[in-house]
Amino acid sequence: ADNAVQKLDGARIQANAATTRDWPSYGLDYAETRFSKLKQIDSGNVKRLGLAWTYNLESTRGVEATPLVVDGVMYVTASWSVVHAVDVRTGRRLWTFDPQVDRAKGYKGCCDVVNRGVALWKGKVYVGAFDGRLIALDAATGRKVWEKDTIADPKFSYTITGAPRVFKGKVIIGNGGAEYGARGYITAYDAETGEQKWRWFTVPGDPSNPFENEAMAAAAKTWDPSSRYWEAGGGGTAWDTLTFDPELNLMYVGVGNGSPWSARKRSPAGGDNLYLASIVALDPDTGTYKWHYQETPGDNWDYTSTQPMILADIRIDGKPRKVILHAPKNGFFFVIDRTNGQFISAQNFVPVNWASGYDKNGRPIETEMARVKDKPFDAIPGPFGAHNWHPMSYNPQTGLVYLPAQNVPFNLMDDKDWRFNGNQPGEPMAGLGWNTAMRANVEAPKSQPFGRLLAWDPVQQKEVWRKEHVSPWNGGTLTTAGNLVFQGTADGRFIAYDARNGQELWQTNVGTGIVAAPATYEVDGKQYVSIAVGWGGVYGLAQRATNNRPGPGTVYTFVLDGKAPAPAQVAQQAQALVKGVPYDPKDVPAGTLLYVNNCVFCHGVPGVDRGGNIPNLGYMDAAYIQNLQNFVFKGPATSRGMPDFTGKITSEDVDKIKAFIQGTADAVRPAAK
Ligand SMILES: O=C(O)c1cc(C(=O)O)c2c(n1)C(=O)C(=O)c1cc(C(=O)O)[nH]c1-2
Ligand SMILES: [Ca+2]
Repeated sequence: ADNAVQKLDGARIQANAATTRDWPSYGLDYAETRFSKLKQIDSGNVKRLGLAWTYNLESTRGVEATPLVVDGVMYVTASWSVVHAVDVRTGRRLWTFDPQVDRAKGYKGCCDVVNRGVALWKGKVYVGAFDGRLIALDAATGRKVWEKDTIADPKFSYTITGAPRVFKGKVIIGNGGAEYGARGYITAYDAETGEQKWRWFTVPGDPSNPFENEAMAAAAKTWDPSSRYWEAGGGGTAWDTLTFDPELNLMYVGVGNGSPWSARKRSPAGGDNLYLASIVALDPDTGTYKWHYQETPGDNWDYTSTQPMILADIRIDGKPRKVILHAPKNGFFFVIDRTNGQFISAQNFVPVNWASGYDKNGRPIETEMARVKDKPFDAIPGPFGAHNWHPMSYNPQTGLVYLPAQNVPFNLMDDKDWRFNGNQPGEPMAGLGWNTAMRANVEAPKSQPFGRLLAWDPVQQKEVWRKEHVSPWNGGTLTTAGNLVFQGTADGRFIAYDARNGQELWQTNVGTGIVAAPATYEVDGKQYVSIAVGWGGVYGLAQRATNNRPGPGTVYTFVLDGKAPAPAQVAQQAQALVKGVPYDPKDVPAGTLLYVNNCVFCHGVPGVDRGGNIPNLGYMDAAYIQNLQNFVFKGPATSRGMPDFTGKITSEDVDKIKAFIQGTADAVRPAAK
């Protein structure tokens, strides 16, 4: 069939970077700048932006995908890794592909059943399915060409949420799972046949077996084997960022957090625990280690370095440098030499309390509270990160990076009693396989939540302007040669700013929270801007901004003077605290522990959190809570991602959980009225 993806290869992707007419890969180009050279839409006329069309993704969970567009065809994913191909000229569906992920396995991923998008190469569309399969589709028809199970060891809870990348004819994908116990790795497959070409683990395995390579032997020296760290996998899942520099023939991997989170439990004698929370450069042909820079040695706070990186060429102290720009969860903005991994600079972009800065050698100067023993402490940033997966963008015209920054208050404490898969009372989500070795919010965190858009100067390492949003968890950014920055917000607005000074130039309300990043492209001489809307991701499970209800995932596409009608917005429902469920107050303490073990990160705290895509049980009808066992055991919500708790907890446990829900609602009622 006639389809322009047929001709898409490395040369085309690089040639497109000169015009940016298409958006052929996740971050637009290999450098993932998300800077478009298109300027038909600019700071002067952006107020004329209107709807060209909307497209219903028919999903009710988080939408995190950046739409890819080649020659007028859009390829975008919704929750549950469902792929849609859309005709950009009309907004009409060309095909969809649902990999049929078992909905009852939603709990195998920490952070919502999301997918950040596809990769395109020589006539194929590649999607990583939530259950760990990498699938190649025919770009013209959506029919499956091949499928590979990427899971190295089924005893761990591996998932895929990230967008694959194709470098030099190889499709590369990592996995999630480090909140459960997992050993991170990325795998390269032949794009044409699906044959596995190489796999690179990010952390060492059992040292009584031969190490896979020299990099693993070197890394093992930075781990304390007395913990038998390999049993819980060690962590380091590479679940999001991958970039490629064709000139240097290097690819870069952002490596995730430790598993378990607690450094004391993972590696009792200390150590940096390579290559956790690092950027690692590999040879894309062979997967051979080239260099690394570790941003958070001995990670103890879920400080992943998987946040999207950008490759840029900038002048520092008058000299041109090839750098990586990176703002990981830990709250520092890094500039790293991408030829050799040398540290150039780091500066905190939000308030942080775990380190006071970085020394000349690129090591953090940790504060006293960073590794407090036997006491709860506010981790600032917390595990939600000062910046999460929401892509940032870099505009070479302004020299600024547009960064979605945030604080989500969180309190941590070492779990002295933790054992791998021990599932002891009060261990967060341990009933569903989590292994953090940290207690969560034993004490109420004291920091204040915020979400903001930062314009950051990576040369001066300073903020140039900022926009405060109403809550954390706002969308990724796009910047253009028209001096624009686009960003969606948690409260459901899509906004254009002047890239130079942050002046707000245009906004529209889409009725549901935005977490994904926009894309822009040109078709038939017209510049379009598209954003896939759909509240969700880890914060969106149990939380939302004030004024919106989750609506169906939808792609909004804008053009100058567009006049298409907006879809109806989902009406907000009033929430009333649950009332009158009979319970024995003596059951509340045990119910609290069970709730923390099995429910809390998805449903939130009853009557305290608002509820996100997953309902807050403090605001349900009494009949629902009264009959909770009907939902917990083989209930109807298993088709929407709720686990079946049969065999995991008992009906007496459910009674205790009911006591906690009604007891908590009763306790907050006087304040909430
Ligand atoms: O350690 C991991 O393996 C892992 C995986 C994922 C994921 O795959 O989505 C997330 C995280 N960690 C994580 O720490 C995190 O904050 C997070 C947010 C999200 C999201 O999509 O909203 N995913 C993930
Ligand atoms: Ca993580």
